[in-house]
Amino acid sequence: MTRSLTVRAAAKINLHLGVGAPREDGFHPLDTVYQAVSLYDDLTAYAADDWSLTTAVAAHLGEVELPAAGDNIVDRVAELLCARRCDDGCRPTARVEVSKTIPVAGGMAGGSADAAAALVALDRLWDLRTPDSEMLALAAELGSDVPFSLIGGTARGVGRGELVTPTDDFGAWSWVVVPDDRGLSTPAVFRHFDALFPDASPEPAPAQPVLTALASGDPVALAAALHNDLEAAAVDLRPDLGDLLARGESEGALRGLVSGSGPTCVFLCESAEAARDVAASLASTRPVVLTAHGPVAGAHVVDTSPFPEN
Ligand SMILES: C[C@](O)(CO)[C@H](O)COP(=O)(O)OP(=O)(O)OC[C@H]1O[C@@H](n2ccc(N)nc2=O)[C@H](O)[C@@H]1O
Ligand SMILES: Nc1ncnc2c1ncn2[C@@H]1O[C@H](COP(=O)(O)OP(=O)(O)OP(=O)(O)O)[C@@H](O)[C@H]1O
Repeated sequence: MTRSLTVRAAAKINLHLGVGAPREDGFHPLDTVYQAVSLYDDLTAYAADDWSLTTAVAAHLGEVELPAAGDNIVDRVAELLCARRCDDGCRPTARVEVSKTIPVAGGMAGGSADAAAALVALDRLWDLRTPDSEMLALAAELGSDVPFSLIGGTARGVGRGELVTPTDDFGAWSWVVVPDDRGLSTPAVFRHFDALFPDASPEPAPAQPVLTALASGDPVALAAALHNDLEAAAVDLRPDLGDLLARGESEGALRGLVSGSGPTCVFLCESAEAARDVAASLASTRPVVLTAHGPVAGAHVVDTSPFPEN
C-alpha cells in the first residue's frame, strides 16, 4: 500500500491590519493580528517515483484558475525543502493532491495555507525532521502569511507579517464569510494603499486594542476594535464591497470587515446562531455565504496511510 498523509490548513482573517509606508525592499511594515478560521484546504502527499501535483477547487467557489503544476506555490515548497534539507543532487518526488475550500485570491491566505500544508506533509513524507525554527524560516521565505498558516490559532504578526507570536484569545468567535467570484491581487491592493495614503507613517497602527478585546472574550468589544488599513483601498477598487459590509451590519452582524487585502468580507456575530441568521439573510442576494468559527489549529496531519511511527 502506498504511503500517504493528509495535512489540513486553515484560512485566516486579520482582526487587526496596521500597515505602514513601504520599506526600501517594497514590502509594507505590518502590525497585524491573525486568526485561523474553520475554512480549510486539505493536501495529500503520496510516496511516488516522480513529482506531480493536482488541484481541485470546491464547486461552490465557482470556476477559478489556479497556477498550473510547475508554477503553484506547492511546487516552490517542494523545491525549497529539497534544496535546503535533502542530500546534494536529490529531487522532489511525491504525488500531491490539493483540495481547496478556502476562497482563491480572496484575502484569506489560501495559497499560504497550501504552502504550510505542503511543508508539513513533505517534511514528514521525506522523513526530514526539520526543526520547528527552520520550518518557520522556510515558511517566511515562501510568503508573509505562511508562518502564521503553520502555527494557526490567534497570533500577532510584525515585520512584513512573517514574525509571528501566539497571543491570548479567550473567545470563541462566530463569523459569516462572503467570498467573491472575482479575486483581488494582493500587490495591487498594497499599491492602491500607497496611492491613497502617500503620507502614511512608517509605523503601522498598533494592534493593542484588538489584543485587549481578545483577552476579554467579548464579541461586542472585539467588534469595536476590528481594524483593517487595507479596507479603504479594497473598497475603493471594488465599491460594491462597501455596500456588502453595510448590508451585513444591517442584517444583525456586530461588524463587517474586508478580510486582509479582500475581496472576501467577514462579519463578526454575537453567537453561532446569530451567524447562521445573518448568513441566511445575506444568502438571498449572494451566491455563496459561509459560516466559520475561530480560532482553529494551524497546519496539522489529519490522516496517514500506512505510515510508520517515528
Ligand atoms: C494582506 C496580507 O494577507 C495580510 O496578512 C499579507 O500582507 C499578504 O501576505 P502574502 O500574500 O503572504 O504576501 P507575500 O506573498 O509575502 O507578498 C505578496 C505581495 O504583497 C505585497 N506585500 C505583502 C506583504 C507586506 N507586508 N507588504 C507588501 O507590500 C508585496 O507587493 C508582495 O510582493
Ligand atoms: N496552491 C494555491 N492555491 C491558491 N492560489 C495559489 C496557489 N498557488 C499559487 N496561487 C496564486 O497565488 C495568488 C494568491 O492566491 P491566494 O488564494 O493565496 O490569495 P489570498 O488569499 O488573497 O492571499 P493573501 O491573503 O495571503 O494575500 C493567486 O494568484 C493564486 O492563483
